[in-house]
Amino acid sequence: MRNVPSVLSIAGTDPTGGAGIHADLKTFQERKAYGMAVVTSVVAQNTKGVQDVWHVPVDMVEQQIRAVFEDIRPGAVKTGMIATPEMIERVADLLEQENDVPLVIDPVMVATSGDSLMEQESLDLMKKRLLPLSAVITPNRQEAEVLTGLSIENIETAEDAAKTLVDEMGASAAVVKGGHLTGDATDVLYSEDGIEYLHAPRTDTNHTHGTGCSLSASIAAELARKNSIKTAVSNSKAFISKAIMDTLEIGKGNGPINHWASRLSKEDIMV
Ligand SMILES: Nc1ncnc2c1ncn2[C@@H]1O[C@H](COP(=O)(O)OP(=O)(O)OP(=O)(O)O)[C@@H](O)[C@H]1O
Ligand SMILES: Cc1ncc(COP(=O)(O)O)c(N)n1
Repeated sequence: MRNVPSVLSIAGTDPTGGAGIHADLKTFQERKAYGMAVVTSVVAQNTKGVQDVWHVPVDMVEQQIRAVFEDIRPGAVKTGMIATPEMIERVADLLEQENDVPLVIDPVMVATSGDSLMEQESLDLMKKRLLPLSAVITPNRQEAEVLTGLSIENIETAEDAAKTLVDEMGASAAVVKGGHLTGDATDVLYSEDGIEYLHAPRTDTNHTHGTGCSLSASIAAELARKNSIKTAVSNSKAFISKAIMDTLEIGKGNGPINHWASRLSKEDIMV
């Protein structure tokens, strides 16, 4: 029997539509997966920064997750902003029971604007409880440094961090993203197949709000479509590179990426 691939994001909001669950749902749609979303925190933010955050009560987060799983069992799950220690514990408790569903963890700590999106005390629980459940974890440079304690200056040290996340910390695979390194936008994937570099030219733009969210959402959609980690990551890298290159110039700050870029030209979009 053929199934529609479905994928669940457990993440925070962005009312301007560029990051968080809004970016995830746009990505799921573009990557041919039926998208679902559990809201963890409501964030008043825009392309210029974060103004305020309200965390959804943990029991309500649990109820949302239960509501999804008892009705439409996702083919993959991605987590984004899970800010508090209590929320990380509860989400880990629930996802631990669903360990046949591949989990993509985007360990969201800080927004592009520099605003913090995770409480300091959450780090240990992220490492101990959530990270070992992941099919793949997708930290950016700073997140990989905080998680591993290593300093990442270049592609070689990014590789060391990816290996540490898998071999010593219990992730099944890791993508250490190179958006915040210099030179080409090269990401490093470490999985059971070894190390792989994902190369893309660096686009000269400040429209990178939500790149990390969208990359991890795309990987989750690809896994829900039963692709391997390697294929999921390389298809997602191609998707995100086009979305960054073909920027829409929306917003007064770090604008969003162009989720349509793989299938529509700007002429199709603009009025
Ligand atoms: N200027 C750029 N040109 C091309 N690719 C980029 C650029 N900036 C980031 N990327 C790519 O976008 C993806 C996200 O990487 P990045 O390191 O920016 O993650 P992030 O910091 O989590 O994202 P975010 O900006 O959403 O917080 C990676 O594949 C990275 O290589
Ligand atoms: C709810 C939420 N989740 C994640 C991010 C990170 O995205 P970015 O670093 O691109 O702003 C964000 N800004 N908001």
